[in-house]
Amino acid sequence: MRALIFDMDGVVTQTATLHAQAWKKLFDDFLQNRREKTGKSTAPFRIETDYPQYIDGIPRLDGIRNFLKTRGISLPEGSPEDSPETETVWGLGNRKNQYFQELIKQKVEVFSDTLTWIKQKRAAGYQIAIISASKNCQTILQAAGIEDLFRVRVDGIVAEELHLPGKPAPDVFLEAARQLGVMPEETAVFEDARLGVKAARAGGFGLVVGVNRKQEAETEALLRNGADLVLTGF
Ligand SMILES: O=P(O)(O)OC[C@H]1O[C@@H](O)[C@H](O)[C@@H](O)[C@@H]1O
Repeated sequence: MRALIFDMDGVVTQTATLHAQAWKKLFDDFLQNRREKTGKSTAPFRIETDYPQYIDGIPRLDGIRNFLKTRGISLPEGSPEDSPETETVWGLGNRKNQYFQELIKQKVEVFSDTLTWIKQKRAAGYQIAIISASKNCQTILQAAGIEDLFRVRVDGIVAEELHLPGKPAPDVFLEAARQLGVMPEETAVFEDARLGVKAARAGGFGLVVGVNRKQEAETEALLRNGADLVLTGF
């Protein structure tokens, strides 16, 4: 292997749990409001089951569409200017982002074992990139003071500019390899999301490493989605 590509949320920074909290608050508010208005009650959003299957690792609006579909709800798309109170896909996305930004303002923590390992590999000459579906990626890296560790960053903003489809499509990983100047076969990917592992597998990467910092059963799910092996830490 010549290069290493790391997903950010849940592998490098402890922000996957913050995303999950913000999503929970969004859907709890939304479903409760809907119940009050229409009398229809819907199974609540569950972090343990709904988050890894429908939201984790993928672009914000795709997550909203995915989850609402599981509850038989369809909303108009709306537009980026929709206020956080608007009941459109964009409006809900803006509300979730408001909740998430409140959380990251309080604290961004890193996984120190991952960072120590990355620094060693960098010193040993590996090419290193970071990817994320998140449009908050750069803010988080800056808050954690680790932006300079990665030669290449392909995040939610870059992907939108380049019109790259999100995971489970492999495009963000392939773009990171391209910018590093390496082939996928000589690159290892480190991912905690099921749909992320699936995307890296679809991209033909030399080694797909699942990272499981959750309960033991998640290891099986990562392997099923295409991980070659699963680590519980670095
Ligand atoms: O809403 P953001 O910050 O652009 O992030 C998009 C997605 O980024 C992924 O990294 C997270 O796993 C998801 O939970 C999140 O929804």
